[in-house]
Amino acid sequence: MAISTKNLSKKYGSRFVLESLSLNVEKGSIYGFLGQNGAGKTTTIKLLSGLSIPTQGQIFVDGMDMSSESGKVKQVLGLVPQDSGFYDERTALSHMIYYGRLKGLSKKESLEQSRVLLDQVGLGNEMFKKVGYFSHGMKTRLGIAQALLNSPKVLILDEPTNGLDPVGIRQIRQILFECNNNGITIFLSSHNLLEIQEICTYVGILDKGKLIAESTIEKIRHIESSGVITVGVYNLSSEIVHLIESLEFVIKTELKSEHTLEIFVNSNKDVKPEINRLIVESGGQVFKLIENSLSLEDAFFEATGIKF
Ligand SMILES: Nc1ncnc2c1ncn2[C@@H]1O[C@H](COP(=O)(O)OP(=O)(O)OP(=O)(O)O)[C@@H](O)[C@H]1O
Repeated sequence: MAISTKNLSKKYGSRFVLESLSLNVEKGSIYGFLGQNGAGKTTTIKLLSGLSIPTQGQIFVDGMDMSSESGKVKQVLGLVPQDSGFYDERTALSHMIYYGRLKGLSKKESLEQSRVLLDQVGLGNEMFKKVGYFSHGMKTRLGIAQALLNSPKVLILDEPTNGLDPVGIRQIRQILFECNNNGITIFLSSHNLLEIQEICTYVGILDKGKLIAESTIEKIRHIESSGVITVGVYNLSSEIVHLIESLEFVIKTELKSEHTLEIFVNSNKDVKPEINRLIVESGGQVFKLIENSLSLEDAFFEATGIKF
């Protein structure tokens, strides 16, 4: 595992903001850490990157225990916080050299790596510009370049696409894919479900400080149901609805209009023919039968009862 935690908890005052978090981030994955504002994402990231100490529990990064080997752990981690705190008056290159030196690189190594990384994040032509003139997206890309100094194995990013326009989001996504192709495991937090769906291979869902689901993106879509089938029936009756609800793979139904019923199903096989047959045998006249797989947003709602 690139990162794993065991019963990780954090208390502020008398309140637990994280409770018994047991995360598993596989090497080589792009892991999306999904949760609403205040769910505890930033708190988790601070713990994983050694900026905060857990109240209880353990953190392992690349097999090393954070509590006893935090120095070594920090060598293999790159962190992109929500606010990188760059100085407006300094150039991108001088920031990079400064951080490179902090990470233990020589002046020469720092300069060499900085040039390569600034190119990699599309800031090669802006390296002598003061950061005060940078857009939000450029600052985020500089934050990523800074985190990539000294070749980390794991890159942790706190809401990297928050507040960016679509072009900025695409640029960050490209950079992250490239890093991942180069073997870096990526852990990023977000409250943007679509973003997670676009980028990540794994997702962990955090709700009020608790991990309520962790799986591949594909499996998460099947937390509660594998799909929703919309049927249109001219003479839809309560008997037909009851019969449908009694099918073992049906989780629930929702009446959308006098003639339209949504059926939430949990099954890996195609259940449309069975639903169709049941309705027809009960005297129903079907005029529509459509299946959509659930979006991550729907799956999240099904799992938590929360709507974004
Ligand atoms: N230093 C602190 N002292 C007390 N409470 C804190 C502290 N830091 C965070 N909290 C509380 O812990 C909870 C989780 O906060 P956190 O910033 O981790 O959430 P988040 O999921 O990152 O939210 P956001 O998306 O808004 O950044 C919140 O209720 C917050 O008010």
